Amino acid sequence: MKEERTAAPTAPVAEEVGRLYDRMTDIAADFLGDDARQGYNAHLGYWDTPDSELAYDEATDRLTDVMLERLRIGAGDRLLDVGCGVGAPAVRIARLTGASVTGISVSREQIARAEALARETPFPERLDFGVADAMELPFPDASFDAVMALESMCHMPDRGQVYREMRRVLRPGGRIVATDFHGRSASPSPDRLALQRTMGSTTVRIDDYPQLMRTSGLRFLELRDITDETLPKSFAFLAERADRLRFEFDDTEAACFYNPRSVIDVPALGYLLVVAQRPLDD
Ligand SMILES: C[S@@+](CC[C@H](N)C(=O)[O-])C[C@H]1O[C@@H](n2cnc3c(N)ncnc32)[C@H](O)[C@@H]1O
Repeated sequence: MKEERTAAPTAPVAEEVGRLYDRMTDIAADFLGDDARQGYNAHLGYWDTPDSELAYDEATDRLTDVMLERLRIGAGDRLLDVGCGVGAPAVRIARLTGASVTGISVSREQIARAEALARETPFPERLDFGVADAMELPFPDASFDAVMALESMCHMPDRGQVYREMRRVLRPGGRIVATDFHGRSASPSPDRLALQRTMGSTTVRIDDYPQLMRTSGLRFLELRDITDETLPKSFAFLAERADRLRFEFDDTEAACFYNPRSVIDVPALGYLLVVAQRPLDD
């Protein structure tokens, strides 16, 4: 990754998303509070059962672990984290497995934070972060044992292109585990359209996912609708925190992100988990 570290993201959409996350990096840390100063998960929480009493930060780690359970990696393996945020999921997985993790993001601010987080671990040599665009991954063919994309696919201008790139850099037999947003209503609400415009985010139809995997040359293994385990409690937490802190958003795009009550039409939005594999004979 070393020489790619300074490479600028190429596609205009990626640049916009990168700039948004640059602005969001400190705002998100302030919003999430003292525990987030070092590093934080920039993804939703996962509660296994409706009566689970996990706190929000525990539930976001739980979602990382739900991904990890499916990655099938261990000590010495190489994992690529596509859209790595400030590196918290990568650090957690490296700690729990002994694997080496490379994380990429289109936000320079996020990568600077991720690198600082890596330096504070006892295993910095197993962590590598860099600015890169998932549409054109700057890695040789078959250079990873597994690839994950935790809540980043919604920003990709072309999901098929990104999955094909993931397949290329994955060794035959290696797994891809991703989460993604799916639309549950035929006509998106104006609020959700606003989110899509400002965040460069799109949703897919969950029923289209198996075909998306197959046309990307992947063996489709698992698709789960995890809306109920994630969205209601996550959005309730974020909206409640925004209310309680009377958080002053002077950046409307950031407000879209951390004040979901104002923007997201919850019943229309779904969240999914998908697992695929590069065929062994590929
Ligand atoms: C919601 S955050 C999730 C971050 C991280 N996976 C986590 O769970 O903490 C979305 C991430 O996707 C990244 N991203 C968006 N578009 C990207 C692209 N084209 N290439 C690489 N990363 C991208 C953003 O920079 C950000 O890091």
